[in-house]
Amino acid sequence: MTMSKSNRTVNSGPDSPEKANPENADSLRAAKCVPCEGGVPPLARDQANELMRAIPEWELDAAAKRISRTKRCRNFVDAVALINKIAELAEQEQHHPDLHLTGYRMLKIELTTHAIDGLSRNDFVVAAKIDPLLGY
Ligand SMILES: C[C@H](O)[C@H](O)[C@H]1CNC2=NC(N)=NC(=O)C2=N1
Repeated sequence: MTMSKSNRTVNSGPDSPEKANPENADSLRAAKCVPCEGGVPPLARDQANELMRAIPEWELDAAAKRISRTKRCRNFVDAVALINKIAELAEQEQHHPDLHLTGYRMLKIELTTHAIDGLSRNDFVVAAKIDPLLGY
């Protein structure tokens, strides 16, 4: 059976400490966001890079504080419909992306955890759940 890139388990090698706790797109999609009001450290760059392997369509910014994905929609109405689907998901998860619709159909989705000025697992959970709405 072939495995899609996003379904591969996230490990860096036989001695990786992540081996015991592999994370992939399915495990992120099975998770629920945990309320975050600060008081916890943001993910370190290495931890963020490890989780990025589960959501290969997304980009990590240079400061390792945000992840983003851009989708060119068919037209303006489709872009607004997609925003509404993402809004519904964000409300269910109580974790909300920044959404930028420019050039009438280019939607940029950005995730960060405002409460900690950086990334948390919540950002990756929401990103993994957004992907199917975009046709991956
Ligand atoms: C308690 C609850 O988790 C917070 O108020 C949430 C709401 N949605 C949020 N969304 C994002 N992206 N970052 C946050 O820090 C955040 N805080």
